[in-house]
Amino acid sequence: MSEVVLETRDLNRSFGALVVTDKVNFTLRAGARHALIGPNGAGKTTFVNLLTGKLAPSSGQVLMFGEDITGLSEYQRVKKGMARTFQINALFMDMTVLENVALAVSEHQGTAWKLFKPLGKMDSVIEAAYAQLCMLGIEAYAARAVRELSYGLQRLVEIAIALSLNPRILLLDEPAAGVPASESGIILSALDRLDPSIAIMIIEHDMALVFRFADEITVLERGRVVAHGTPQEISTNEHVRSIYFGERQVAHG
Ligand SMILES: Nc1ncnc2c1ncn2[C@@H]1O[C@H](COP(=O)(O)OP(=O)(O)OP(=O)(O)O)[C@@H](O)[C@H]1O
Repeated sequence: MSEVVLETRDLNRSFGALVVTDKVNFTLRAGARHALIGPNGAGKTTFVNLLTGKLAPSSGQVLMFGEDITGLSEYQRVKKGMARTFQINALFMDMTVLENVALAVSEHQGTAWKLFKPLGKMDSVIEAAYAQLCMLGIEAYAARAVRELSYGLQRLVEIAIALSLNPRILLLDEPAAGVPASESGIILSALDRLDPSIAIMIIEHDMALVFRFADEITVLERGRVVAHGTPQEISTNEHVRSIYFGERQVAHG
């Protein structure tokens, strides 16, 4: 089995009396394509926030490459190779796609101030940013303002920005949220192109995308891991089926 790159041990988080993360033991391996699913309010985003250091746990540990990182800041975790995207679109809409990614590259390299120099002096940054666009297959949009892009393509620019941090672990929070069905194929084919050595955990409500992308699925319900297994195992798990059946009844009820 491949190396464990990210792990939680009995991770707990409460907000007042509400337990949102309940003794979660989770393992992400090098090169994984792992999906975290569960009904609304199950605690998925909270769990990602605990992994990235945006939130501190009430108790328990987070380990990265076997090292206890529970006390490290978000920034320190990024430096160690963890990157994430958010549910919320946070791009500079009037800048071009390439400029958005180049800014992230130069921030990561600690050379953001050099952006005030002529672009010719920034060849390595521009090249690195362009390489990320090529990796995702969106280089044709490099010179377009982000505002002009479809929402699905904007989500890919966010992924390019996360990739510019050269992560070994990539956490994607609902990359297809808000993306019309006609565009979800763009997201999937971009995800398929990602470096297979990067460990990826995706939170996603679109089950077609989850089952197409993931080879391992963890199911959260009320902050607890209630199932874990291959897509085949999860799709035939009675409890998981009941959670989703229940959720649909509520959603339509
Ligand atoms: N800062 C906070 N203070 C109090 N309660 C919170 C806070 N953040 C999250 N919660 C609560 O924790 C629970 C889990 O929320 P979370 O956003 O992690 O779930 P989720 O599975 O990501 O949901 P969704 O699929 O709807 O995004 C919810 O009941 C939410 O109201």
